[in-house]
Amino acid sequence: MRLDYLSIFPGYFDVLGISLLGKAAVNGLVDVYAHDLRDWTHDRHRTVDDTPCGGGAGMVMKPDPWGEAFDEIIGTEPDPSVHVVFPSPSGEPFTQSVAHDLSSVERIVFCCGRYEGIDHRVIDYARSMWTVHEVSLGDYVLNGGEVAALAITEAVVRLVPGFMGNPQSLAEESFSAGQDGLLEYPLFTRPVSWRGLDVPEVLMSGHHGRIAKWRRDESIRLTRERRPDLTDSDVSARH
Ligand SMILES: NC(=S)c1ccno1
Repeated sequence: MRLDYLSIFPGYFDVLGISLLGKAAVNGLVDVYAHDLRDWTHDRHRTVDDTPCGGGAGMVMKPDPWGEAFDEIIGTEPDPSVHVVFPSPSGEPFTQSVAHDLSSVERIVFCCGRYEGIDHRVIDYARSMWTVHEVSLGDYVLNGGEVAALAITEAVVRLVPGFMGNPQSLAEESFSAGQDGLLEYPLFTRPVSWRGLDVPEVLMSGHHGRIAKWRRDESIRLTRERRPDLTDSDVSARH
């Protein structure tokens, strides 16, 4: 998998050389390339923004640098196998399902907006050439797309076959298919008693059937309490 990041702050992506992502890069599972969008400007000030057409506060990212960067980094021919991600508060929700879909693609290009955002024609052009995902991590606004791109990267790369040491752990996580899309149950380890708080007895019983039922019941309880939006009528009926 090749990952490209287009940003006026490419240094954000230096962190990808650390921890698990660093291991993936070393193993050849993932190749990471960060690019400074200003390298595709031609004026003394390396300008990437301008005032919004129609007025309004703030500045908008000019389309020209993006187009020239696309030409050099991706190419000038349409290729739907290239996935271009625009993190944006106005995007569709980024979910574990989207992460799973992206984990099997060969190339992802992250376009990190700043200021008030990117000239919309950049996104329209990208849609005419590649497979585009305008995605949001949640209903809040960041100063740019870089932090969101890092979060999306981690969510996607950890699902790449061969990345996680124990792929079975993926099957039991929140939102995984193995959990029916429910939240993960509470986790415990030793000591059995800690500051007057004990591990639930059932988890020390060695009775696998009872343990599995406790965990399922806890997942259902937590999901109903915290994320009723995830418990559709079908799921509720099954539980
Ligand atoms: N909510 C997201 S993904 C975002 C990107 C930039 N600002 O907010």
